[in-house]
Amino acid sequence: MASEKNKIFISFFYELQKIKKQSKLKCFNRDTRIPIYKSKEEVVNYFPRISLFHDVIGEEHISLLKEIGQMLVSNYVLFQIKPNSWANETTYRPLQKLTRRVSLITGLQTKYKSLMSNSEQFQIINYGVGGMYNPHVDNLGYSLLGFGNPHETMEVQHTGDRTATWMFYLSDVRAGGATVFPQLKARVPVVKGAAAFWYNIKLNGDPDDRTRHAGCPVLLGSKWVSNKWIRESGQVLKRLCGLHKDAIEILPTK
Ligand SMILES: O=C(O)CCC(=O)C(=O)O
Ligand SMILES: [Fe+2]
Repeated sequence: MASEKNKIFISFFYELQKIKKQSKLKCFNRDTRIPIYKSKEEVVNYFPRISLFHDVIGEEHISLLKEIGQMLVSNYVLFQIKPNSWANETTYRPLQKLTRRVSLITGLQTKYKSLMSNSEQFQIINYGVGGMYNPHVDNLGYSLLGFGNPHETMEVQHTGDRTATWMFYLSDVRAGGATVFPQLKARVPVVKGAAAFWYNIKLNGDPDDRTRHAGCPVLLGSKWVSNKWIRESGQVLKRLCGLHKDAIEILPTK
């Protein structure tokens, strides 16, 4: 009899474990503005939200960005081995489709026409073995809602801060290379065809220092990423300010 009770207890325990595991599931199909198009979101951190959107860039666009990257690589080396270059959709028209996709998924204005646009050009980075990016924040420290350096460039005074970061992964890596957020103990793996997304500034315009992040050293392979930074000014009607200074974003959870 006791063993029967034990069995029930054990199966109940396993059931509970299963439910707990399910409640931690972090992947869902998130609605976009087009009802039949759902994005595949994997939440890496809930507060603040850091997500990996899967299958958002195909082989054609990946090859194009890599080609441009190889062509334009200016011997500009930041920190360790990090040559980077820029590409915009006015010069490379197929990139318009990518820009629209980012807008569709994030609901933000992402078009690039000039330095005064709502978003920046695509930045392309390639890391070889040992290539890494030291911890940093992407925001520029000049918010249209808060304060900033009055001597900031005209362009930043006009467009505001980097509200959000959208970063495509254009390759897989054999080992290393993950994007990590030390304060949140969060890690975004390098997954070819996916993109990481997060907000760098809070709803009240303050920089969100919790999003400090780094690119871990590549141990084996070659890592390619492409950033699209989305600026503050175009998002006035897209990402509304909070009603109080500690307001947090309500984002979909399924
Ligand atoms: O390569 C990464 O994982 C991070 C790159 C990054 O943070 C940046 O380009 O600002
Ligand atoms: Fe960054």
